[in-house]
Amino acid sequence: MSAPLLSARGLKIAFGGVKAADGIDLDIAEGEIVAIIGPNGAGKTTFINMTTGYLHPQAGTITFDGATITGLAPREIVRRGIARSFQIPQLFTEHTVIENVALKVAAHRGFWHGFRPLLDGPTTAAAMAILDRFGLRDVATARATELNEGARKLTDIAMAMALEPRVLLMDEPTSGVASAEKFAIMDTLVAALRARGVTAVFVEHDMEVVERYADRVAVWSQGRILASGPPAQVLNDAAVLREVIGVEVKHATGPGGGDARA
Ligand SMILES: Nc1ncnc2c1ncn2[C@@H]1O[C@H](COP(=O)(O)OP(=O)(O)OP(=O)(O)O)[C@@H](O)[C@H]1O
Repeated sequence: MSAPLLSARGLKIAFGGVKAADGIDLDIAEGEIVAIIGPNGAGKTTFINMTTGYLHPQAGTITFDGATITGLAPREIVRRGIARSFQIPQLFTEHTVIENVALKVAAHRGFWHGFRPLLDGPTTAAAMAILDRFGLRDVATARATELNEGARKLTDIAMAMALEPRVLLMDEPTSGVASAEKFAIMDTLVAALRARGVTAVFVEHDMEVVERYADRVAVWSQGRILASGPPAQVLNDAAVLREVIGVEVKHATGPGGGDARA
C-alpha cells in the first residue's frame, strides 16, 4: 500500500486488569472502507475512542497524514480531519434535523456565534446539500426526537460529514436499525463516502453488511487484531469463525434464526 493515511502502532490501554488494546497495529489507505468486527468487549470502540482523542493510549502511536496525533484533544483531531459518529447518536434532541447538521456546518466553518444566526443562508444551503446526500431532506424540519433509529443514525453521520473529514470513524452505524432498512442506510452512507473519497472505519456486528460494504475487515479479539483482509477471505477463516462469528451467531440470532438485535 502507498503511505497509509491513518496508522496505529503498538496501541495499548488497560482498564484495571482488562486489556482493551494490547498492541494494535493497523494501516488504513486513503479511500479505504474498513470494517472492524469482534466479540463484545474486544476493544473495538476503544480503538475509535483512542483515534479520536476521547481516550489516550498508554503506549503506542497514531499517525494521520504523516503527523502524530496521539494524545491530542478531540477538537484538534477533528480540526485535522478525523470525525466520528457514535453507537448512540449524539443529537441535539430539541432541535430539527437541519439545525443539528447546520450547527456542525457553522462550527466547522467558524460561522457559529451562539444558536440564533445558525440558519443563515450559506449555512442552511450547505446543511441542506448534506441532507440531500443522506436522503434526509424529507425530515429536515422534524425534531431529532421524532426520527426512527435509521434516520437518527444517518443524521448523526451527516453531522460528522458536515465537518468535512478525510477520515470518518463510525461505531455500529446499523445497530438498532430494522434489518430491512440496514442495506438502504449503508447504500446511502457508502455512496456519500465514495463521492467525497472519505476514508472510513466502521464497527459492525452484521456480517452481511461487512461482506457487502467493506473493502477490508479487521477482526478484534481481546485487544488484539486476530486477522485483517478482504471480507470474502477473512469471514471464511476458521479461527475468525470460531472467535467472532460463533459468538455473534449465539449473541445475535434467536432460535427462529431472527435477528434479535434489530
Ligand atoms: N472508559 C472505560 N473505563 C473502564 N473500562 C472500559 C472503558 N472503555 C472500555 N472499557 C472496557 O474495555 C473493554 C473493551 O471495551 P470496548 O467498548 O472497546 O469493546 P467493544 O469491542 O467495542 O464491545 P461492544 O461490541 O460490546 O461495543 C471492555 O471490557 C470495557 O468494559
